Amino acid sequence: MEEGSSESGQDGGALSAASVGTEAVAAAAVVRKTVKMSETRDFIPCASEGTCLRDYSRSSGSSAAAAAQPDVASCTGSSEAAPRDDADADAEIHHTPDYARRAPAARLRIAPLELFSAAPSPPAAPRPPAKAADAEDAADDGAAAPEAGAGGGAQEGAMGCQIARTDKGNGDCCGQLRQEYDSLLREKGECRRVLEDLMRENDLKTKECHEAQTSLRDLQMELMRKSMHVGSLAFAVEGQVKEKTRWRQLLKDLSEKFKALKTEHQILLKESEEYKKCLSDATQMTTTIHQYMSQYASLESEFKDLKEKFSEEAKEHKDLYNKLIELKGNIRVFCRCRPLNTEETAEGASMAIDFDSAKDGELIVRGHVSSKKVFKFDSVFNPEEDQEKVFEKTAPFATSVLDGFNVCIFAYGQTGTGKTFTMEGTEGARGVNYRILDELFRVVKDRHDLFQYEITVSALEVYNEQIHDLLLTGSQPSTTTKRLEVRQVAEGVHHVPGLVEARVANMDEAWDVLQTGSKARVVGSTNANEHSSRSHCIHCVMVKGENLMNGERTNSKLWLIDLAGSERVAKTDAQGERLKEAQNINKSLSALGDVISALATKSQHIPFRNSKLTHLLQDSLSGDSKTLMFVQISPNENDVGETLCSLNFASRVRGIELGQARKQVDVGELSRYKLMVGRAKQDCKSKDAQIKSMEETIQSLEAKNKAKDLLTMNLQDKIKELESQLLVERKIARQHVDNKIAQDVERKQQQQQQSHKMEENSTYMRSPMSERNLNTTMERPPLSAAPKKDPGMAKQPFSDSNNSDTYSFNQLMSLAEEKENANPDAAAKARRVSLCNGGARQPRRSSLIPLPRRNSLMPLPAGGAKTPAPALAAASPLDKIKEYSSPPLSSPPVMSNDKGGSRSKRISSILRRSLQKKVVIRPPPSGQAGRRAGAVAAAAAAQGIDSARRAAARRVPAGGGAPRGGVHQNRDKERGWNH
Ligand SMILES: Nc1ncnc2c1ncn2[C@@H]1O[C@H](COP(=O)(O)OP(=O)(O)OP(=O)(O)O)[C@@H](O)[C@H]1O
Repeated sequence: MEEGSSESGQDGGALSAASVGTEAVAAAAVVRKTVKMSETRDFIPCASEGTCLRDYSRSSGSSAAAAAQPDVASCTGSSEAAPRDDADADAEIHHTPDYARRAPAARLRIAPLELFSAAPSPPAAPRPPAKAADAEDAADDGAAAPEAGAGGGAQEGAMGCQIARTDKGNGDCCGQLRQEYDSLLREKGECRRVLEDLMRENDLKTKECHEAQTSLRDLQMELMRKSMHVGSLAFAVEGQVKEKTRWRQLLKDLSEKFKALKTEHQILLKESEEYKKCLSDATQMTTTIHQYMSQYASLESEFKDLKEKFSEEAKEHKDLYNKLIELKGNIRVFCRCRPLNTEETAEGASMAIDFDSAKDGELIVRGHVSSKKVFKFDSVFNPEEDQEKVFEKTAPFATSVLDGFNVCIFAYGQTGTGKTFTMEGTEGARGVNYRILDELFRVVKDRHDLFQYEITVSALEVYNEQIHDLLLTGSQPSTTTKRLEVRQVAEGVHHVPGLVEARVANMDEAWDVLQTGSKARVVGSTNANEHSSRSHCIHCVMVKGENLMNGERTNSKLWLIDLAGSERVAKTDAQGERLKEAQNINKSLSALGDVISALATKSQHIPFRNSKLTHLLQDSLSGDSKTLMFVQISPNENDVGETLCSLNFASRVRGIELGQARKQVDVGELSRYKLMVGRAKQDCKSKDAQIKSMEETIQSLEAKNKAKDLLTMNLQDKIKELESQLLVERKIARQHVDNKIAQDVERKQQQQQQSHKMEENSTYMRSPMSERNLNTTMERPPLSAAPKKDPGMAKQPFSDSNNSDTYSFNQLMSLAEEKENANPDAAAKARRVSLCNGGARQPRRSSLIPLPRRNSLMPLPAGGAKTPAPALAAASPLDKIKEYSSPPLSSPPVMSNDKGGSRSKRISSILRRSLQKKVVIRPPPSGQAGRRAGAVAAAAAAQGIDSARRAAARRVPAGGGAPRGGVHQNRDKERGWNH
């Protein structure tokens, strides 16, 4: 029905204009549709619509017209008559959107059509109830008719009812009926007219309706569009609202965040303040840190330098230590440990050796028991260290060989520990033999300008105590015919005569030869080693060198020995040939052990000849060689016993002091050098003797010098003593002399007075010349030579002036003697002598002046009687005095009187001493000169004592300042100053 109405709504033009009900239904359907639309949009006002809807639904009832009327009235009333709702309605209309306002208007336009279609019914109002009931039935039918869709169905129904009623009343009502029928016909005509009018009107209305419908449809469409638009807008609004809410939430969050940030900002501000404060501290700290950093850097560089220095020092120390060891002649021992092999690893064997301090040459054997044993060697190589590393420390031996030293390198150890690996190596990991030959030829190449070398190689083995030449073809033990023995070819030189020596020019040739030898060696499989060496393999590289600069020739040997491994026969389960081999190997190794023990204990007898091996190694083990031993060990804890044995043996070997290795100079050259050495030794001896005698001379001279110095010192002391004594004596003498002079003057005056009186009394007057003392006349020199002196001069007090040495000396002597003798006459005479005028003094002076003053400088001997010379010297002036004195003076009591003699001796001794002092004072440098002369003489002792003496003698006067005559020299000699 709804679809039908909608269809009719859509195709409104096709609908019958007469079918009001249909239209009404269609309108209702449209309204319903509109309502439906409005229902979907909750924002469209619904109050009036609800009413309209209710009205329309009612209008679809049986009395559609009657029912519709009040509804329409209510509709219209609601819009027109009800003043109460006007304002609301206006407001509603005013507020209601345009499309909503048009809808009721459309409904209102439909309402007259419905009214018209129901209009014929009201005239039947006065109908009886039955009729009314029928009418109701008819209305019901009529109500059903519109539903069936027939426009005139209601009218025909009504007519049918009337006919029925007519039939009911039949006859009596026939007239009435006719009337009624006529009236009805009229009515019908009228109705038809009305109907026609209505039809026309209806057409018009239909047209209007159509238009309205069209506009309604447009409106609906618009409404729909708008609705949709509104919907979309609402959706958009909704989205916006949601967005807004979200934004609000976001804003809220942001504001919260902002708040948090603000607080954080506050905190940060505070922190920044603090940081600002801290910044200055930090700056300070930074500078301090920088300072420390620079200090640290400098310290670090210093530390680095120190470290480098330390490492250099350590290296140097090590080198020096090595050199020391080398000088001491120890056998150097390197220890090498092989890695665990696959079998051992599979068995889960663990390492028994600790290599933590291997760099210091130490290794620790942990062993089965808890105790650890530490061994120290020259170098320790752990299992990880390769052949190159091992050779690094072996290389210097190559240079030693070329320098002319015998070198022996041998590998010792338990079977299967890597002796052959170390010595021979493999194709990819060359061993010591290859590398040392390579190094040898490299150095030969380097030295080709200065040295010329000739290198020969031989290879032998000691198998079951027999020496086999490995370079002989078919030299297998079974086929060998030639028995080789070790012979001593020269003192300390052992050799195997008959050994093939292949001369090689380069490394390849040498290696080929050695390989040939190694391949010919007896090798067998044992439990311990699949390729076990069953013999001691010995390669000998002989180097003949010539120094092209000085022609020195050397003849040295390099022994490269791979010993057979020691093995426990029980452990290896050797049998037959292998057992014999093992026994021989162990025997020779035990002989080696004996030799080592003997060497270690510095035994008188070293059992080198107990085995072929030790006999061959004799040169290497007895001091002429540089020897290096590789002790090979196994890391396996199951081999600890053997390892300890090997290590103990190696330790003993390391302890052997062989003495310094000797350069193997060629014998021819050696004799020449020996001769030269002999001569040099003789020269040395004679030189030594010379040096010894010179040393003795120097020693004796030094001793003499010392004695002289001592003597000089003693003399100086004595002189000082005498000086002080002399001073005292001089003072005393001066006092005494002054007293005497005063007494003499007095006495003289008295005598003169007495004689004057006597003369006056007894004799006649004399001339002035007669008053002169005869003595003075006698003393007077010839008149021509005697200058007249002022008489006042005689009265001059006694002076100790040097200018009047002779005078004062004589005067002093005479006065002293007078004083001693207490002889007034003599004293007077002496006074006269001393105080006489110049004419009287001159002759005496002439006699005394020639006496050199130095006469009195002669040292006084201890006993005056024993030394006549000083006595003479002392006596001579007195004799002279006597000689020139007048008779009363010629025999002075001084000389005759014993008592006076002793005194005069004393005085003279004092004087002499004083003069002696003068001597000392005058030439003070003479003693020093003597000493210097002594020193010079000592220095010149090597050239001869006499020349030194002459030099000293020459230098003494020069040192003294004034030249001295031979007398002085003699006196010096007498004093012992030049000795
Ligand atoms: N340092 C090492 N690095 C790697 N492998 C090693 C080392 N030392 C020894 N070996 C290996 O151990 C095995 C035994 O070594 P080698 O034959 O040299 O022992 P050996 O002491 O000579 O034995 P023998 O006394 O029985 O002749 C070899 O296979 C060898 O390659």
